[in-house]
Amino acid sequence: MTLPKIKHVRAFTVRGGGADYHDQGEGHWIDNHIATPMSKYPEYRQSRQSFGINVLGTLVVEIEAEDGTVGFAVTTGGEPAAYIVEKHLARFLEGRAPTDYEKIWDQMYFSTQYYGRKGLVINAISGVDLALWDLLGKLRQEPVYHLLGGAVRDELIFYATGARPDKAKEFGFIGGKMALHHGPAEGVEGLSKNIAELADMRSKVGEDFWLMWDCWMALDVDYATRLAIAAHDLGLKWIEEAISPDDYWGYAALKRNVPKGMLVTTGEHEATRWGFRMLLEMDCCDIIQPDVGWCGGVTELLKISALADAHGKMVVPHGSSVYSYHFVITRHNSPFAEFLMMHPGPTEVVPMFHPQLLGEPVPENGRMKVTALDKPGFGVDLNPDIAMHRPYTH
Ligand SMILES: C[C@H](O)[C@H](O)CC(=O)C(=O)O
Ligand SMILES: [Mg+2]
Repeated sequence: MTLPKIKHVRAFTVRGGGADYHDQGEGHWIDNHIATPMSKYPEYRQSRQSFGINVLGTLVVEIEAEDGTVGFAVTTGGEPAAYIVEKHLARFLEGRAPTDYEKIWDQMYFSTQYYGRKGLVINAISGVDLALWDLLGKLRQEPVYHLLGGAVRDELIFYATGARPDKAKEFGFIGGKMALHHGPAEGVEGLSKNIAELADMRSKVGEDFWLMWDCWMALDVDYATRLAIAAHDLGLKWIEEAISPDDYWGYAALKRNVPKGMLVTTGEHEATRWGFRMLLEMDCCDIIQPDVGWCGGVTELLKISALADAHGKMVVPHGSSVYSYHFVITRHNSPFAEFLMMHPGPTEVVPMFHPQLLGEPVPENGRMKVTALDKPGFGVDLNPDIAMHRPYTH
């Protein structure tokens, strides 16, 4: 069957939550004194928005085929990513067959390599790649997970990220990952507060519920090691993104230092097969956590995942909503998924990219049946009530 060619690529920006999940209003758990690499500056300690964590906003990429079918995707990247999509990447898609995603990815990556490789440019490439897979699914009237090889199990199981693992347990999740609140600049007192918070949560959730810490690149190897040792008796399952994503040597050291049985995880700010190859070959972690909207999209994630499989490592994507769900259900080495709790409390389960998508499935009792994904493409629509802005055209 010959599919219609790609006619047009468009990029928009959107504000307010959604794919840029740090772009939340006041009082949200995700911006409440969370340890970051900027916490060494007291003026940026209380709020991540104060140093600009939400400065980019959401990027929406639309790809229209000649028959009028539109595929779309959302990721983080906002206006600068919209510029890259419209002025640079669109040329590699328009007039091409939507089945040519390998060649399109290769051309997007190597044409931007001199200013890209990681970060914003790869977010933009990821957005285009995901919109292309959405278009392919819509043209073939199949869910993306069918195009990726089909489901290897009949449901997804989730852990929840948020400030209330006790609530996550009530909601049926398999574990709860909390943001670490105090970084090295808050000294021994901060470290004791971190441990006290973990102890408090352990007393609420009982012995067997998974508890994890997300350290959002805030620590150094020494602090992370001391924290891990102190948290071991409280059953911390994993310590996540403890140090800078550029410090592969530090991760390798941390993995050697943590108590036996505790896992080291990282990778949400890593990109492409080459970045993940460093993490895997240097034995930096136990689980890699690519964000599907930031690592290069699904086309690249398939390569990253195969590499991880060959190294005997799990791939549990960071956030990524439907883009993660359609991938995780197809891989044996992705046995569970993350659910980011985007309710401000978080005391309710709301869709991860709320309010930007319509039809975005949510776990029920911490699980999601594969049938929840049985719609063409990624199975979601853009919420027409959200104002979209197209800052550039080509
Ligand atoms: C809670 C973390 O600081 C971050 O906002 C989300 C994240 O890294 C994760 O879900 O993983
Ligand atoms: Mg994380």
